[in-house]
Amino acid sequence: MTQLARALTIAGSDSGGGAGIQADLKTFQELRVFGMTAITAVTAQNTLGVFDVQTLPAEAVAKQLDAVATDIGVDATKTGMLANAEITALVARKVKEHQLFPLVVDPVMVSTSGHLLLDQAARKQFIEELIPLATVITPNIPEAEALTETPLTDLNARKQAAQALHALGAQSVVIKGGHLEDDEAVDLFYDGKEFVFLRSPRFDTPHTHGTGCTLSAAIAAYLARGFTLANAVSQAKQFISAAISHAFPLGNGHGPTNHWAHRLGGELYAD
Ligand SMILES: Nc1ncnc2c1ncn2[C@@H]1O[C@H](COP(=O)(O)OP(=O)(O)O)[C@@H](O)[C@H]1O
Ligand SMILES: Cc1ncc(COP(=O)(O)OP(=O)(O)O)c(N)n1
Repeated sequence: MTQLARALTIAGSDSGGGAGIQADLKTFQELRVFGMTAITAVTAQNTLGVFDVQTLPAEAVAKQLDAVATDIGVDATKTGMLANAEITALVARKVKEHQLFPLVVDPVMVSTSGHLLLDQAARKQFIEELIPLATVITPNIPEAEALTETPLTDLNARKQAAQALHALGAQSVVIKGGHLEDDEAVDLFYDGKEFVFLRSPRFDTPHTHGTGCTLSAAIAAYLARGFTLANAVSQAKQFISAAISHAFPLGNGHGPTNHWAHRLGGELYAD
């Protein structure tokens, strides 16, 4: 029997099921990876916004990480909502202690609805302690702007931001293009040597809740299965493209993506 790949997500819970831990577990399951969790916060959230955040004590996050790492084992890890400086520093420490690599760092800062998901006081720990451990960091445009303190007005600025994040110690960088307004949704991948564009059509839909979570979880799933970094990133882009193209019009706001759409076939949607 082949060994089952195991992936761990360290993130917040989204009661609406579209983002956070819920999106990550759905993605892991779809990509035939055994999913495990360390929950950092419980949000009351739906397609319209975030209504409450209860952050767990760092101690509780540490115990979840110890429990899964010392018994089940981890082939790849992703981080999402880390909530505050204490949890960010703790996660960096536990990643090193348990060697939770490869590590996908999704620098979740603010929800689309504008709710703060990472305290601004956590910036120092995030930059100095977590980014240097990242196999890949996956900021959207506002997150890359916040981390580099530079407005990303054009492609050249995005390339420079990717280089700056790589210089902070991340092995590679994906600057996601979902927030741009081009006809295509183009993400920029940089591995310290070359730039690669990850392209898909831009789907005309408001139902994009959890796209960043799903993309980073898919990268972690493919890395857990042993794909090379470049292949993991490119397959994950196909997975999220399919999920957005068949997104669910659920709720009254930004609905979730469809995690099983990759099964539907077609060039873009290959497994
Ligand atoms: N309307 C869209 N059509 C196609 N792909 C999209 C669309 N919106 C976002 N994406 C893709 O979804 C992924 C997440 O991007 P983005 O929305 O920038 O991240 P976040 O959810 O973290 O804000 C990226 O691969 C991006 O290109
Ligand atoms: C609990 C939780 N984690 C992360 C997010 C952000 O999700 P993301 O995919 O980055 O983007 P939006 O869905 O906010 O566009 C979240 N909302 N909740």
